Amino acid sequence: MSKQFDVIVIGAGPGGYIAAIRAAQLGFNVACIDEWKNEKGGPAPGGTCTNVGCIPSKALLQSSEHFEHARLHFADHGISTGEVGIDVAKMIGRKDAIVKQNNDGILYLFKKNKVTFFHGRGSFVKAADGGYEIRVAGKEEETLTAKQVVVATGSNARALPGVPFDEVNVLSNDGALRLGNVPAKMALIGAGVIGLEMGSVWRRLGTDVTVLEGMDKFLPVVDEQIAKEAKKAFDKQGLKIETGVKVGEVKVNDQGVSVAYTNAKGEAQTLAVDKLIVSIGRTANTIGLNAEAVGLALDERGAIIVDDDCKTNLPGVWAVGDVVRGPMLAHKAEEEGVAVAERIAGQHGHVNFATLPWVIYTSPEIAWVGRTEQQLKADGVKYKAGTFPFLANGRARALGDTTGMVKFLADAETDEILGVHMVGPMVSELIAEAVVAMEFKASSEDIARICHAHPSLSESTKEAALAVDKRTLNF
Ligand SMILES: NC(=O)c1ccc[n+]([C@@H]2O[C@H](COP(=O)([O-])OP(=O)(O)OC[C@H]3O[C@@H](n4cnc5c(N)ncnc54)[C@H](O)[C@@H]3O)[C@@H](O)[C@H]2O)c1
Repeated sequence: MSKQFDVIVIGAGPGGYIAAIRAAQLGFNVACIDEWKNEKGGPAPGGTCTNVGCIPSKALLQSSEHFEHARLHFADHGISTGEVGIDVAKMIGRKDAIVKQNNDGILYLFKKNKVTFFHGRGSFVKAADGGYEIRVAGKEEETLTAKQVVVATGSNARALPGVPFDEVNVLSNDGALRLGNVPAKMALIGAGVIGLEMGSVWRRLGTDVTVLEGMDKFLPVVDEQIAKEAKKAFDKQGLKIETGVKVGEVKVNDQGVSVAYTNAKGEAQTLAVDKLIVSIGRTANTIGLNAEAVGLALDERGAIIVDDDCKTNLPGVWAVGDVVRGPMLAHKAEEEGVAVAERIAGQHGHVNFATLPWVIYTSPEIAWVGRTEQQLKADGVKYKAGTFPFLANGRARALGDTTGMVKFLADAETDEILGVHMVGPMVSELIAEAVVAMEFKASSEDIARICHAHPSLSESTKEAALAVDKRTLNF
């Protein structure tokens, strides 16, 4: 006998578990299926974000930043420590405990919201009436039915052709978070978000890190002025970043990994390292979903094809998050999950792609919302720009972290904010003000006229807004 629900969600990552909770809040009888296992074989809901992405990487970024501060910056405060050591096993154990708290938190939320959780792989099977059912293959097999299905199966790390991840020498985001000691030398292929975040963790802990990037330009999606400022800071820290490279043969041997590549000048190079992290993007995960059996349409990259409302080609089947088009960001997946649950309830859920914030959690952090100066030029939009450096911010000086700036871009005629770009301390938090401002179509003058607490980093946001009209007060 199949079990009947109103809504079945396949995948309990940020897109799926949020969709399940929102649908339950709206009065539906909801099932959520997820196959991720913890080391004991138990359920580990939360997807890539919770298990091997956003959350564990932030835990290691925090630990490694403390280590770097203790080693290099405590003395400035008059604090002496003696020799600073790192216990990698303990650091990884702390990270694992944080992951578990998040896994357990999601299971608790399912209980609280009366979402029925199934631990196993969810897949489509053709039903006798020509429709579809959902099979759960876990410890036991179950068949579920519902009028509405939300697919939120996420993404997998993309491997270099012919170089599979072994998670010992050639690592994805997963293995990069589970190293047992600090490698002497490491290479990363791809200077994107994962490359820079993971490269930062292991460099801070003492690894000699080289990041090899195929594009000529560093962080081409980031506003050029901000990317240049970030690159200067990374160079100073000793994070070696080579752009314009062409990666050749990658060989795993007894010593580790050797990476042959051609540098930007066209010179042949070989890099011998202990560990290689490949961070060249991710691909939609539809493995085992059995999409073809029910005619669920995928694009040429394997992502589920959806319209603006996240509807697939099958009636009553929706898809959200990394498994569909758009940026692979946890918060984009969450927004889509909420919007789909609300649409199922006949409401008008919406996702505003124009105000999705982006954050790279390096030090300095990089964050932005809206269009870059280069995009505005390409779009032929007349704009005004204002910047304010953290060097002129009292709180940043007290923190001892004055790298970077806040940059505002506003329409030349209407003054509407078109983009806000930041590099510096805690800009992952500061960007929220810019997102709110843009969502409410604020002008730079609106921000300039709002009282910001003193002393705080957020005064830099106000000052950058003032800078749009060339009237900064502290610079
Ligand atoms: N802080 C965050 O929001 C966060 C953190 C981690 C991951 N993510 C998301 O996860 C996804 C995957 O991250 P990622 O860093 O792997 O991808 P990415 O798209 O951010 O970066 C991949 C980089 O690899 C380069 N590249 C691709 N093929 C290459 C090759 N053969 N040789 C050299 N360079 C090559 C690309 O030019 C690009 O710069 C992204 O969509 C990212 O947004 C987000």
